[in-house]
Amino acid sequence: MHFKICCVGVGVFVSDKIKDAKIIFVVGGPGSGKGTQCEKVVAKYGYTHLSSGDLLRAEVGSGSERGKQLQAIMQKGELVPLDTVLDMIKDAMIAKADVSKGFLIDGYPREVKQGEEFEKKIGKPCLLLYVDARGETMVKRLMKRGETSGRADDNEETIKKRLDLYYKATEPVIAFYEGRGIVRKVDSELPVDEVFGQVSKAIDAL
Ligand SMILES: Nc1ccn([C@H]2C[C@H](O)[C@@H](COP(=O)(O)OP(=O)(O)OP(=O)(O)O)O2)c(=O)n1
Ligand SMILES: Nc1nc2c(ncn2[C@@H]2O[C@H](COP(=O)(O)OP(=O)(O)O)[C@@H](O)[C@H]2O)c(=O)[nH]1
Ligand SMILES: [Mg+2]
Repeated sequence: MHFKICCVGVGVFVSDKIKDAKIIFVVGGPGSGKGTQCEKVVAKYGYTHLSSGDLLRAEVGSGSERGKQLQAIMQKGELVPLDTVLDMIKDAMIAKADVSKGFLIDGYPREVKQGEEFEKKIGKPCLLLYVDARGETMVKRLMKRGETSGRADDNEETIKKRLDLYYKATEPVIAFYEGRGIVRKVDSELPVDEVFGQVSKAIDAL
């Protein structure tokens, strides 16, 4: 019995460390400019930037068995298992909990159920930054980025699949959180600094 209480205790302690943290979801299509805006938020507000894609790519880079499975999924532009990416984000948040001013969760949730699971296991977001760009703009940017990114998924065929998946699975996330009144849309067709002006306004209003 003691052991069970202890486990429950640890579980509660862990989630308490991040339950009250300020959490901003950064959602937008592939190549919309999420990463670019997150870097500017980190520089100005000191938030902790957790890119779900980067966390996954780090696991792939580790050469682990799990990394090999993730690589196979990601290079097809498909979604990895929910628990895998959620546990990685949670571990990364806990590791920074004592020093973080708040968390920018970049590229997550990608489906409504990912958002619901996040809220069950970690906490509620106070803002969803919706980085909005046209499809052709995203393709153009990613093809350009693909010249130097070395990413297995920055190629025309996979970009198209990622875009399709974004419209099918991720746009409903925006509608879900619009229902909560916490979505702020930024027009990522504009020059980077003007986009960041809109991002700053949304964060300053928190
Ligand atoms: N919650 C998540 C986040 C990422 N991925 C997978 C599918 C993505 O195509 C890949 C890379 O994620 P990124 O967020 O890095 O890539 P994006 O598609 O968002 O584009 P970008 O890097 O341009 O932001 O990882 C996933 O399955 N589930
Ligand atoms: N012209 C232009 N390019 C941008 C803008 N934001 C990002 N990019 C470029 O588009 C590519 C994708 O940006 P990134 O931040 O990685 O987008 P993400 O895929 O949503 O994380 C990168 O090569 C950026 O340099 C923007 O506002 N204007
Ligand atoms: Mg990115």
